[in-house]
Amino acid sequence: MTVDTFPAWPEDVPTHPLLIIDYRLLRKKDPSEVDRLWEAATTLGFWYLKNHGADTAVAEMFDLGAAVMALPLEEMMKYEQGDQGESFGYKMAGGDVVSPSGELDTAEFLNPRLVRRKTPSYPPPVLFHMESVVRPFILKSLEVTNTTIDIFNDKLGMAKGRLLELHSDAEWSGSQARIIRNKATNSTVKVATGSHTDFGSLSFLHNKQGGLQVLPPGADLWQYIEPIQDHAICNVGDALSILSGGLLRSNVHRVLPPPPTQANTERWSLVFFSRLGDSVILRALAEESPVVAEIVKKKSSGGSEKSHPHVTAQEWCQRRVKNRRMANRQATKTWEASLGTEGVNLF
Ligand SMILES: O=C(O)CCC(=O)C(=O)O
Ligand SMILES: [Fe+2]
Repeated sequence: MTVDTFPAWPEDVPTHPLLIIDYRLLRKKDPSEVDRLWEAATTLGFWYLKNHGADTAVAEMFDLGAAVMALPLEEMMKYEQGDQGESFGYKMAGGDVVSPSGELDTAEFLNPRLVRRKTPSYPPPVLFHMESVVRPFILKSLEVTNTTIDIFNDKLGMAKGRLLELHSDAEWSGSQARIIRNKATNSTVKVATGSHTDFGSLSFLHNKQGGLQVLPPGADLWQYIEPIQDHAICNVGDALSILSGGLLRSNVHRVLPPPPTQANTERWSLVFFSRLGDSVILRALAEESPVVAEIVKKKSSGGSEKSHPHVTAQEWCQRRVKNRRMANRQATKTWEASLGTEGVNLF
């Protein structure tokens, strides 16, 4: 069963409130909305976004997801992502681990981007709807994420348009859409997608059912994010966190099955991940931002190795994807190697 209307939210589950940011005001660079965005992005790093204008494109992507995932598994496996850190194409449920002890995930992913994979390409419904469905969703998502990133650029006091240059489509990047299905289950506690931080710059997420949880800084209890109709959930990823010297927060999160009032429903979600150009080096941009320079100076110990990974955005994403793959698992070693900025005090 898919869920078309928003199911009731249980009263007795721990739920984390988020600021609601109005995208119409962000587009106008409304000063007080820009300040509220900055507050959200530098505290938990998650916020709701309303009036983003992507609703039709989102609904069409969900329909496409349903058409693709109705194909037999062996058909979808022809488009599998592989185990080398590539994340375009299909990933079956159970392809990743969710914990150091190697429990398996339950999430199926179909990750398209506009540029075709060489071989194998994408399942026929995706190719057929690439221009009419995938492209409008990606272009709309890019407009939203680029507008937001440009606001961060100005808040960091960087040269006009500099952060967007690092996200330029003049080079390849890991930016991509992800359609996610978790089959219906009686369990409300079995981890579907393990604890992680997002790899890239900004995630633009569309949830119908709950299940997404965050572990806020200093908390020891995971808390749900309640989906709200027509409100996207946005969050900062590791790349922007590292570039900003840890000022922008990439918070750890995970996915459980839908909570009790929504149990036993097939869970669908959709994300657009905005990521840096493949060759951009991950390091704090102290020479380009007086705000970051100040942070680096204050904590002159310089942070840990993880705060200055000095690897490219492409290497960062590939390492993280590859080391969550069940096929590559080596006891807890690969889990450790899959981590991002979790628990790291960047400076
Ligand atoms: O399905 C969700 O709600 C979140 C998925 C997620 O965190 C991810 O794909 O990175
Ligand atoms: Fe995520």
